[in-house]
Amino acid sequence: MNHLIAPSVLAADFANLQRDITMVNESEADWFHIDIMDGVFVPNISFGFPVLEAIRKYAGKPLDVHLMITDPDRYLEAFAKAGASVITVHYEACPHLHRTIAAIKDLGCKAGVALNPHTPVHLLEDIIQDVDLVLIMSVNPGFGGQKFIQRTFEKIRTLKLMAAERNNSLLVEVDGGVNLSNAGKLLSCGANVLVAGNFVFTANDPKSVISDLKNLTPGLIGV
Ligand SMILES: O=C(CO)[C@@H](O)[C@H](O)COP(=O)(O)O
Repeated sequence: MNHLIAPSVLAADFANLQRDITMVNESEADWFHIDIMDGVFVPNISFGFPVLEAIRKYAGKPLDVHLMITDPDRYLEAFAKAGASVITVHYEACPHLHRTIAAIKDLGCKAGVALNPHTPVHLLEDIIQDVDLVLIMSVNPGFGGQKFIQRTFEKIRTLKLMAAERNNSLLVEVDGGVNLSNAGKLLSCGANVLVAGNFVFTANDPKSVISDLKNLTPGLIGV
Protein backbone atom coordinates (compact mmCIF):
# COMPACT_ATOMS: atom_id res chain seq x y z
CA MET A 1 0.00 0.00 0.00
CA ASN A 2 1.00 3.62 -0.41
CA HIS A 3 1.90 5.13 2.91
CA LEU A 4 -0.45 7.53 4.72
CA ILE A 5 0.32 10.93 6.19
CA ALA A 6 -1.39 12.04 9.41
CA PRO A 7 -0.58 15.61 10.49
CA SER A 8 -0.77 15.91 14.29
CA VAL A 9 -3.27 18.64 15.16
CA LEU A 10 -1.54 19.15 18.54
CA ALA A 11 0.98 21.31 16.65
CA ALA A 12 -1.69 23.41 14.91
CA ASP A 13 -2.38 27.03 15.84
CA PHE A 14 -5.41 26.69 18.12
CA ALA A 15 -6.28 30.35 17.62
CA ASN A 16 -6.55 29.58 13.89
CA LEU A 17 -7.74 26.01 14.05
CA GLN A 18 -10.24 26.26 11.20
CA ARG A 19 -7.52 27.69 8.94
CA ASP A 20 -5.16 24.82 9.81
CA ILE A 21 -7.88 22.21 9.32
CA THR A 22 -8.66 23.67 5.90
CA MET A 23 -4.94 23.49 5.05
CA VAL A 24 -4.91 19.76 5.89
CA ASN A 25 -8.15 19.22 3.91
CA GLU A 26 -6.56 20.83 0.85
CA SER A 27 -3.26 18.96 1.24
CA GLU A 28 -2.22 15.43 0.27
CA ALA A 29 -2.60 14.29 3.90
CA ASP A 30 -4.75 11.21 4.51
CA TRP A 31 -5.85 11.53 8.14
CA PHE A 32 -6.01 14.04 10.98
CA HIS A 33 -4.00 12.72 13.95
CA ILE A 34 -5.68 13.77 17.20
CA ASP A 35 -3.77 13.52 20.49
CA ILE A 36 -5.88 13.21 23.62
CA MET A 37 -3.84 13.62 26.84
CA ASP A 38 -5.27 13.39 30.34
CA GLY A 39 -2.46 14.75 32.52
CA VAL A 40 -2.25 11.35 34.29
CA PHE A 41 -1.04 8.81 31.75
CA VAL A 42 1.18 11.53 30.30
CA PRO A 43 2.43 14.73 31.98
CA ASN A 44 0.36 17.04 29.78
CA ILE A 45 -3.28 17.86 29.06
CA SER A 46 -4.25 18.52 25.44
CA PHE A 47 -7.96 18.91 24.71
CA GLY A 48 -11.23 17.02 24.99
CA PHE A 49 -14.58 16.54 23.30
CA PRO A 50 -15.58 20.16 22.51
CA VAL A 51 -12.38 20.68 20.53
CA LEU A 52 -12.61 17.25 18.89
CA GLU A 53 -16.18 18.01 17.80
CA ALA A 54 -15.07 21.37 16.41
CA ILE A 55 -12.32 19.65 14.43
CA ARG A 56 -14.77 17.09 13.14
CA LYS A 57 -17.11 19.81 11.92
CA TYR A 58 -14.53 21.02 9.40
CA ALA A 59 -12.29 17.98 8.85
CA GLY A 60 -12.81 16.32 5.49
CA LYS A 61 -10.62 13.32 6.26
CA PRO A 62 -10.71 10.50 8.85
CA LEU A 63 -9.88 11.30 12.47
CA ASP A 64 -7.09 9.12 13.85
CA VAL A 65 -7.53 9.45 17.61
CA HIS A 66 -4.56 8.57 19.85
CA LEU A 67 -5.69 8.18 23.46
CA MET A 68 -2.91 8.95 25.93
CA ILE A 69 -5.25 8.39 28.85
CA THR A 70 -5.66 5.93 31.71
CA ASP A 71 -8.59 3.51 31.60
CA PRO A 72 -9.62 4.43 28.02
CA ASP A 73 -12.54 1.95 28.09
CA ARG A 74 -14.61 4.61 29.89
CA TYR A 75 -14.54 6.90 26.86
CA LEU A 76 -14.43 4.66 23.76
CA GLU A 77 -18.10 5.14 22.90
CA ALA A 78 -17.85 8.91 23.34
CA PHE A 79 -14.83 9.09 21.01
CA ALA A 80 -16.61 7.00 18.40
CA LYS A 81 -19.66 9.30 18.66
CA ALA A 82 -17.39 12.34 18.39
CA GLY A 83 -16.27 11.08 14.98
CA ALA A 84 -13.16 8.94 15.45
CA SER A 85 -12.43 6.55 12.56
CA VAL A 86 -9.37 5.05 14.25
CA ILE A 87 -9.05 4.73 18.03
CA THR A 88 -5.63 3.84 19.41
CA VAL A 89 -5.12 2.98 23.06
CA HIS A 90 -1.84 2.47 24.89
CA TYR A 91 -0.63 -1.03 25.72
CA GLU A 92 0.60 0.40 29.03
CA ALA A 93 -2.88 1.74 29.93
CA CYS A 94 -4.92 -1.40 29.20
CA PRO A 95 -4.92 -4.38 31.58
CA HIS A 96 -7.57 -6.08 29.39
CA LEU A 97 -6.31 -5.07 25.97
CA HIS A 98 -8.08 -7.87 24.09
CA ARG A 99 -11.43 -6.70 25.50
CA THR A 100 -10.63 -3.05 24.74
CA ILE A 101 -9.71 -3.82 21.12
CA ALA A 102 -12.94 -5.80 20.66
CA ALA A 103 -14.94 -2.88 22.11
CA ILE A 104 -13.35 -0.41 19.66
CA LYS A 105 -14.18 -2.69 16.72
CA ASP A 106 -17.75 -3.16 17.96
CA LEU A 107 -18.12 0.62 17.76
CA GLY A 108 -17.25 0.44 14.05
CA CYS A 109 -13.77 1.99 14.37
CA LYS A 110 -10.37 0.69 13.38
CA ALA A 111 -8.55 -0.46 16.52
CA GLY A 112 -4.96 0.49 17.27
CA VAL A 113 -2.49 -0.17 20.06
CA ALA A 114 0.37 2.22 20.85
CA LEU A 115 3.72 1.31 22.42
CA ASN A 116 5.81 3.71 24.48
CA PRO A 117 9.51 3.78 23.57
CA HIS A 118 10.42 1.40 26.42
CA THR A 119 7.75 -1.20 25.61
CA PRO A 120 9.04 -4.08 23.48
CA VAL A 121 7.23 -5.13 20.34
CA HIS A 122 7.24 -8.82 21.32
CA LEU A 123 4.58 -8.06 23.98
CA LEU A 124 2.11 -7.78 21.09
CA GLU A 125 2.60 -11.42 20.09
CA ASP A 126 -0.86 -12.50 21.28
CA ILE A 127 -2.81 -9.45 20.11
CA ILE A 128 -1.23 -8.40 16.79
CA GLN A 129 -3.67 -10.52 14.78
CA ASP A 130 -6.61 -8.66 16.37
CA VAL A 131 -5.55 -5.05 15.78
CA ASP A 132 -5.76 -2.91 12.65
CA LEU A 133 -2.87 -0.66 13.62
CA VAL A 134 0.20 -0.52 15.85
CA LEU A 135 1.49 2.93 16.76
CA ILE A 136 5.18 2.99 17.60
CA MET A 137 6.00 6.05 19.70
CA SER A 138 9.33 7.48 18.60
CA VAL A 139 9.34 9.96 21.51
CA ASN A 140 8.01 9.66 25.04
CA PRO A 141 4.35 10.63 24.69
CA GLY A 142 3.06 13.90 26.09
CA PHE A 143 4.59 16.66 24.01
CA GLY A 144 5.17 17.64 20.41
CA GLY A 145 8.52 18.86 19.14
CA GLN A 146 10.74 16.23 20.80
CA LYS A 147 13.80 14.51 19.39
CA PHE A 148 13.26 11.29 17.45
CA ILE A 149 14.56 8.16 19.23
CA GLN A 150 16.85 6.23 16.84
CA ARG A 151 16.00 2.81 18.29
CA THR A 152 12.58 3.20 16.61
CA PHE A 153 13.94 1.95 13.27
CA GLU A 154 14.81 -1.44 14.77
CA LYS A 155 11.46 -1.68 16.57
CA ILE A 156 9.60 -1.14 13.31
CA ARG A 157 11.67 -3.83 11.58
CA THR A 158 10.86 -6.28 14.40
CA LEU A 159 7.17 -5.40 14.27
CA LYS A 160 7.12 -5.83 10.51
CA LEU A 161 8.57 -9.35 10.82
CA MET A 162 5.93 -10.25 13.37
CA ALA A 163 3.19 -8.77 11.17
CA ALA A 164 4.40 -10.73 8.13
CA GLU A 165 3.61 -13.94 10.02
CA ARG A 166 0.45 -12.92 11.82
CA ASN A 167 -1.23 -9.86 10.27
CA ASN A 168 -0.30 -8.90 6.74
CA SER A 169 -2.64 -5.93 6.53
CA LEU A 170 -1.37 -4.29 9.72
CA LEU A 171 -0.97 -0.51 9.64
CA VAL A 172 2.36 0.46 11.21
CA GLU A 173 2.22 4.05 12.40
CA VAL A 174 5.14 6.04 13.77
CA ASP A 175 4.72 9.18 15.85
CA GLY A 176 7.17 11.70 17.30
CA GLY A 177 9.94 13.75 15.74
CA VAL A 178 9.13 12.57 12.21
CA ASN A 179 10.63 14.72 9.46
CA LEU A 180 12.15 14.40 6.01
CA SER A 181 15.50 13.26 7.38
CA ASN A 182 14.07 10.09 9.00
CA ALA A 183 10.85 9.45 7.04
CA GLY A 184 12.42 7.59 4.11
CA LYS A 185 14.20 5.18 6.42
CA LEU A 186 11.03 4.71 8.50
CA LEU A 187 9.18 3.69 5.34
CA SER A 188 11.92 1.30 4.28
CA CYS A 189 11.84 -0.31 7.77
CA GLY A 190 8.11 -0.97 7.28
CA ALA A 191 6.18 2.04 8.59
CA ASN A 192 3.14 2.88 6.47
CA VAL A 193 1.53 5.71 8.43
CA LEU A 194 3.65 8.77 9.30
CA VAL A 195 2.44 11.22 11.95
CA ALA A 196 4.10 14.63 11.85
CA GLY A 197 3.28 17.63 14.04
CA ASN A 198 5.80 20.41 14.30
CA PHE A 199 7.53 19.49 11.06
CA VAL A 200 4.29 20.24 9.21
CA PHE A 201 2.67 23.05 11.17
CA THR A 202 5.76 25.21 11.76
CA ALA A 203 6.79 25.04 8.10
CA ASN A 204 6.48 28.10 5.87
CA ASP A 205 4.55 26.00 3.39
CA PRO A 206 2.87 23.15 5.32
CA LYS A 207 1.08 21.79 2.25
CA SER A 208 4.32 21.30 0.37
CA VAL A 209 5.90 19.60 3.42
CA ILE A 210 2.93 17.20 3.51
CA SER A 211 3.37 16.63 -0.22
CA ASP A 212 7.10 15.91 0.26
CA LEU A 213 6.29 13.34 2.99
CA LYS A 214 3.55 11.78 0.88
CA ASN A 215 5.67 11.44 -2.23
CA LEU A 216 8.77 10.03 -0.52
CA THR A 217 10.26 6.87 -1.95
CA PRO A 218 11.14 4.45 0.87
CA GLY A 219 14.78 4.61 1.81
CA LEU A 220 15.83 7.33 -0.61
CA ILE A 221 16.03 10.04 2.01
CA GLY A 222 17.47 9.66 5.48
CA VAL A 223 18.98 6.18 5.28
O1 LIG B 1 1.60 11.93 20.44
C1 LIG B 1 2.38 12.82 20.25
C2 LIG B 1 3.15 13.37 21.38
O2 LIG B 1 2.81 12.69 22.52
C3 LIG B 1 2.63 13.26 18.88
O3 LIG B 1 1.51 13.05 18.01
C4 LIG B 1 3.17 14.62 18.65
O4 LIG B 1 2.12 15.55 18.52
C5 LIG B 1 4.00 14.61 17.40
O5 LIG B 1 4.55 15.85 17.26
P1 LIG B 1 5.96 16.09 16.59
O6 LIG B 1 6.97 15.31 17.38
O7 LIG B 1 5.84 15.55 15.18
O8 LIG B 1 6.11 17.55 16.67
